[in-house]
Amino acid sequence: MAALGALRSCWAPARLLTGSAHHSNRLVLCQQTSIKRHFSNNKILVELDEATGVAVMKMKNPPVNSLSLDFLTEFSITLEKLEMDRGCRGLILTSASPKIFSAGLDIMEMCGKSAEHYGEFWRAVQEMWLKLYGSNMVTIAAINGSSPAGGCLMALCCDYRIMADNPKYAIGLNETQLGIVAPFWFKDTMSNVVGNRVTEQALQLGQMFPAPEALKFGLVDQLVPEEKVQSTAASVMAQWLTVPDHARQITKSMMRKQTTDKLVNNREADIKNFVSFITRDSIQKSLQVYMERLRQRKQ
Ligand SMILES: CC/C=C\C/C=C\C/C=C\CCC/C=C/C(=O)SCCNC(=O)CCNC(=O)[C@H](O)C(C)(C)COP(=O)(O)OP(=O)(O)OC[C@H]1O[C@@H](n2cnc3c(N)ncnc32)[C@H](O)[C@@H]1OP(=O)(O)O
Repeated sequence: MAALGALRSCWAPARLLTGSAHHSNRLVLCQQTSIKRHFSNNKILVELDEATGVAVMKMKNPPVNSLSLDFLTEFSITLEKLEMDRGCRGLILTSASPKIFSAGLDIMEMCGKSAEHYGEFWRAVQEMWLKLYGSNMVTIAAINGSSPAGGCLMALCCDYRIMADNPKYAIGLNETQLGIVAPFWFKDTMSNVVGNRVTEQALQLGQMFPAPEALKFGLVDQLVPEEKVQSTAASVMAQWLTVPDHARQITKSMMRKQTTDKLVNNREADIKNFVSFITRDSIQKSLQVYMERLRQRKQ
């Protein structure tokens, strides 16, 4: 690829930009093969390669990359910055720590908190989805580990999914296993990728699919050995970037707008619905039991 061939070896200034206001901007000199700008914060590592126009975004929220309110806020700020950056045309989303892509929404954010907190949290989940699903960039998920529920949603938001070929890694919308319900926009995102029938069954059963199973019905597009996930993502990205941006973006928007509009036009009602659902005693109990099971499994 011409774009990939444009690597330069030089001493170049790399600007370090950060995802939140409390970090300071820094200018560093480093030896590198191409100019790379960093948009990192303490939860997300982001490196934008100016030669290729591709940003690699690595989630780094130990131990399991759960999507906490803080994480989601940083995620949306970072995505917004990349979206506004004319030099950035593609985004590869992955995990900084192999084995877990993301454990999904942080269950602790949905347990024992106030209604105000639940509302704020859900707005941040909506924001992440609207930004990632509605992104103008080419988005590729490099799924280097397990990816339940909200983690699966993030991957499904991307244009293409490459997963590590390891049957120990599973992906799916498992909400019903926790006694909760995937909202309509989670359901629509999956249905747009794999179809209504498969989604209906997978969602009712809260199924998690080992990587080889996920490939069979198109929940992921490609399996590669673990050590090749990043490099494959880079070469698939290079192919996608050969298509003129404006034509690809209009097409993507045409395919997704109906789905995003459904939430955009119902955001407040969706938040209200979530808060009234999650504050039920029975739902709180289900989440506590699930967390307890997770802890016991560990022991
Ligand atoms: C009328 C109604 C109509 C419509 C509905 C209305 C509204 C919608 C309502 C609700 C919608 C909510 C949608 C929810 C989406 C979600 O994403 S829920 C989260 C689902 N996630 C999971 O089920 C994942 C659970 N975790 C795991 O399976 C495993 O942890 C793992 C495979 C990710 C990793 O396994 P291990 O490497 O073995 O790690 P451990 O299990 O030991 O975990 C380490 C540590 O992390 C804690 N943890 C794990 N996952 C989470 C999480 N998601 N959130 C918070 N914390 C998590 C785990 O408990 C361990 O903690 P410690 O014991 O070390 O303290």
